[in-house]
Amino acid sequence: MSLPIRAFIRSFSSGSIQRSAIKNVTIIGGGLMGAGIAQVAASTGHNVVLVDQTKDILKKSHSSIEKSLQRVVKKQYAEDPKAGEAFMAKVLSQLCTETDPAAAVKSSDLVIEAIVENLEVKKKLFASLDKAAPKHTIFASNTSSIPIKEIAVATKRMDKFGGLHYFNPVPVMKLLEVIRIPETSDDTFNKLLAFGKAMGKVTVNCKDTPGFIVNRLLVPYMMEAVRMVERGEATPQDVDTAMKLGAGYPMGPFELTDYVGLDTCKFIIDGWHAKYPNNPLFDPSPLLNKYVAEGKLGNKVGEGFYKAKK
Ligand SMILES: CCCCCCCC(=O)CC(=O)SCCNC(=O)CCNC(=O)[C@H](O)C(C)(C)COP(=O)(O)OP(=O)(O)OC[C@H]1O[C@@H](n2cnc3c(N)ncnc32)[C@H](O)[C@@H]1OP(=O)(O)O
Ligand SMILES: NC(=O)C1=CN([C@@H]2O[C@H](COP(=O)(O)OP(=O)(O)OC[C@H]3O[C@@H](n4cnc5c(N)ncnc54)[C@H](O)[C@@H]3O)[C@@H](O)[C@H]2O)C=CC1
Repeated sequence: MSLPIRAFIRSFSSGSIQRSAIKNVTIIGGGLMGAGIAQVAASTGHNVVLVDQTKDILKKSHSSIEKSLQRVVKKQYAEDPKAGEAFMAKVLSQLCTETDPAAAVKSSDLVIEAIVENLEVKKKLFASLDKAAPKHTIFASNTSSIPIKEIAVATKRMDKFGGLHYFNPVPVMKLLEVIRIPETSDDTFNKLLAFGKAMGKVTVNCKDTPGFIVNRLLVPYMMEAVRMVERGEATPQDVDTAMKLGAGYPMGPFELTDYVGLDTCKFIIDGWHAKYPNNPLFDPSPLLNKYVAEGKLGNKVGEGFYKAKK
């Protein structure tokens, strides 16, 4: 059952959110998604280790988690700021950071990978985690577009492998796609579903098909918006206004591309184009490529199709 964010935090504080067998969670990648996943996992009573490549990156992840938590707490505890402070301190005490993935998975029940959208990099990571993690540890990838099985083959625990695909911003978006490959055991899949529910998410079961459910529809839509601008048919501003006011979307496709990250969008579309070269829905975009080459990666760097609001 879906919960608005306030009710969700309240239900966690009062202990009414469903518990799962998974208590210790390692999240690899402390960017946009990893930081959000870490925040919500810690907010729902899990012990979280967040891993990234350097201490500096992890400092930024920690500060973005604190900012997001402050937003949540400010509203949830408007009438009881002391309780809000206590909640925030408890959440932060359940979250630690680490730069060594092997050390971070030593007592982990579940590893969620949220690193760069690149198959070879993800496989290399999982192959090394497979050697370092205990036998019972479940592995999951938050990939947007790479088949889960292509990543899982890097390990010898395909029965304990699945996909957990979160949505940005993780503290707000209620959906979690839970993906199984043919090798995923029922026990693993049920544990992943229960974990998603314990995080307060509404889960949908997905097969390991390109883009699962949401991105199979969202990616062609966003790319067609970019192509519309390339053809000179409309400006990004007009497309965004049209889709917000005419279709009721909270963000237009260009605002959303900036929010997701243009580099991530490019990784996705390039990957699908290489795999399905004859599908025009997955054609790469010269405009997107140009922005990425110029370093305009979206809100995370301050500029994409738009300049980010301060
Ligand atoms: C071409 C390739 C494409 C590939 C795509 C791949 C990506 C993926 O694999 C999958 C994805 O994630 S796709 C992206 C999915 N996300 C969306 O569609 C977000 C759309 N935007 C929104 O929902 C709202 O603008 C949003 C919720 C973001 C902001 O809402 P508002 O505009 O109304 O702004 P606010 O009033 O500031 O926020 C509303 C409530 O949410 C709280 N909030 C927002 N951001 C937060 C954050 N980061 N942390 C904590 N709380 C946050 C905000 O405080 C407010 O709360 P309430 O006052 O209680 O409602
Ligand atoms: N941006 C979005 O809206 C969404 C992205 N995703 C997926 O989540 C994953 C991460 O995406 P974002 O968080 O947006 O990317 P991001 O670029 O914000 O963060 C990626 C992080 O991973 C770290 N990293 C890279 N290689 C690493 C390694 N070997 N070990 C440890 N850390 C490493 C980077 O330093 C960076 O901090 C991708 O697979 C993406 O497709 C899924 C849902 C939504």
